Amino acid sequence: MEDSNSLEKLKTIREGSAEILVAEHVFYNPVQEFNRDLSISVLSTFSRIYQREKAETRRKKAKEGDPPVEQVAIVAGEKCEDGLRILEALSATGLRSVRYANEVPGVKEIIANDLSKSAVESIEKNVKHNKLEHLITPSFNDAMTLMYTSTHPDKRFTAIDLDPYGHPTRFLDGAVQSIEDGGLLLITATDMAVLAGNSPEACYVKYGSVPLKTKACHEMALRILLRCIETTATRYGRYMVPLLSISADFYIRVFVRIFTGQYACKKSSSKQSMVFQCTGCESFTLQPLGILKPNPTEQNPNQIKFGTPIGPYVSSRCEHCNHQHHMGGPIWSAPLYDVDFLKELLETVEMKQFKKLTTIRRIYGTLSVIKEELHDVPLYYTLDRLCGILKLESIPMMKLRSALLHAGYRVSYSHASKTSIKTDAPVSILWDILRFWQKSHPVKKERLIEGTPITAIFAKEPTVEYRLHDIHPDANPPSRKESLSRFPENPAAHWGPGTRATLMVSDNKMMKSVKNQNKRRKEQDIAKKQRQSSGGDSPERKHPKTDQGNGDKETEEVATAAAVEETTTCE
Ligand SMILES: C[S@@+](CC[C@H](N)C(=O)[O-])C[C@H]1O[C@@H](n2cnc3c(N)ncnc32)[C@H](O)[C@@H]1O
Ligand SMILES: [Zn+2]
Repeated sequence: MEDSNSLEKLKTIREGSAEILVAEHVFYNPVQEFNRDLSISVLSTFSRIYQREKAETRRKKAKEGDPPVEQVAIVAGEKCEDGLRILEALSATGLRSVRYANEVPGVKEIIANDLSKSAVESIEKNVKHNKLEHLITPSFNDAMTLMYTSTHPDKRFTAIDLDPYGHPTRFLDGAVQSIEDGGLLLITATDMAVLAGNSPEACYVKYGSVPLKTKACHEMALRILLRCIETTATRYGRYMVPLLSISADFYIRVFVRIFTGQYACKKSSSKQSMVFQCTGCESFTLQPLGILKPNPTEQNPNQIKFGTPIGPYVSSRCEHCNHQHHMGGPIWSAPLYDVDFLKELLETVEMKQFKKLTTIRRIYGTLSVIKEELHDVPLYYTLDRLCGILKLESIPMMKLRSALLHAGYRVSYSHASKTSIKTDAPVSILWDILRFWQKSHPVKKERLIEGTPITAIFAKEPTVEYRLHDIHPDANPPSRKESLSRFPENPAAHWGPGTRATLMVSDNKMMKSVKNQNKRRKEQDIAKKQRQSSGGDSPERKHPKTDQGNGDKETEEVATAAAVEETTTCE
């Protein structure tokens, strides 16, 4: 795959349609290929929708008397005068821009920007090398300055890609002002440790929300980022519609449209919630910041009134285990996806030209799980954690899902965790099902210590007999039946977000990283065998932990992100 060009100290890397030359000091992370492949799929779908919406506007204008403008076919790699103006604000090698230019149909222009001189030299080389001067303009500027000088409606972009080191929040203010009405923001955050609750104070400083240490931390991270984008936009009379929100590996990535509309902005507080989480049994409760009440009038039967919720929605002690609550948030509590967009995106990735993407199996699997997710149910529990809290022998997922479905509730996985249980059943039903399971799989008597959640929860009898053993036809969702690639596989070498210092392509560093990673893997295998022979696996740790070590301790960020990931990788 990679030849080195020692004279210029450049490496040649091929990814998708692009062949790029990477200098020693310019950032390139091969692990992010999934991110780039997915972004190409999303942009291609968005481009089709954008063209359709333009055609509709033209049709309306033609009805009003303006002459119709002829519609032209859109072809990837060719300039489309009526197409997308894309800003890749933090471009590094220009790889993403080169791939967007080659692989996304309907592009008018791409501005590939970076603040680093060597990065811009690299972008210029790569644009020439890929013969894309007609589509890509390299730009040497601070992303913020560039966006602030592009806020005039004539200068705005149709799509802005923000793929920073760590958190993207400092770029959001410029992005929401320099995006066209209906334009698309593609935003990555890699500071997962912060978003997932390792330092709530740091998360509040960056994102304006307090995270909770929860098994649903990856979805909570998405919702914190989305809420931050929304509140940045509403300051300018604009609001956000999420098309797709993904938690993958060590990062999150959201694709949102930004629209202008004062009235829609007023609904914003009703799409955000505080989250109460019990410090004992981890049951959570969401409380919205605003509520919408129907207020029909003769002139407008659909009129609504904006109200303030009466709370708190929880008592000072948890109703299930009598412990106190932590309060986190606010988070975005409206859907993470747009159902119509998701449907169209799935059609896109089934097209012939998308089958060539290296990560297409994973894209298709992830999108299929997302399609099955309960979009109106924020956050989730995990099976291993629920059983861990009650020190119970693990209940098989299909049995738990069947019990919920037979009892009349809906249930799905979340793409963010293999053991997730997203359900519209109140958590009291989950505890009740586990009480019923406990009857045939009793907890050891010595576990029932006074004052613990186990004792409080098992103090009650199950209210009904749940149909655990009668597997419901919908218990096994199609994505699982078809054995799609639903969740990320075990991390590869030099897995992690990388930083300025660590992911400048350097063979020595990578080789050392791989060597150390292999060494650690061997050590972990030996330790695992020893644990197994002494029967030491706890019920919560039934499955082996995946090795997310990054070898030579490349960055603190990688290590902490791995620590966060570890909390959700045990099945
Ligand atoms: C994570 S890398 C981008 C990787 C790239 N999007 C890709 O897919 O390969 C972040 C880049 O942002 C650039 N950068 C950091 N701060 C910036 C700023 N204020 N304005 C423009 N570029 C900036 C860095 O020089 C670096 O090249
Ligand atoms: Zn509790």
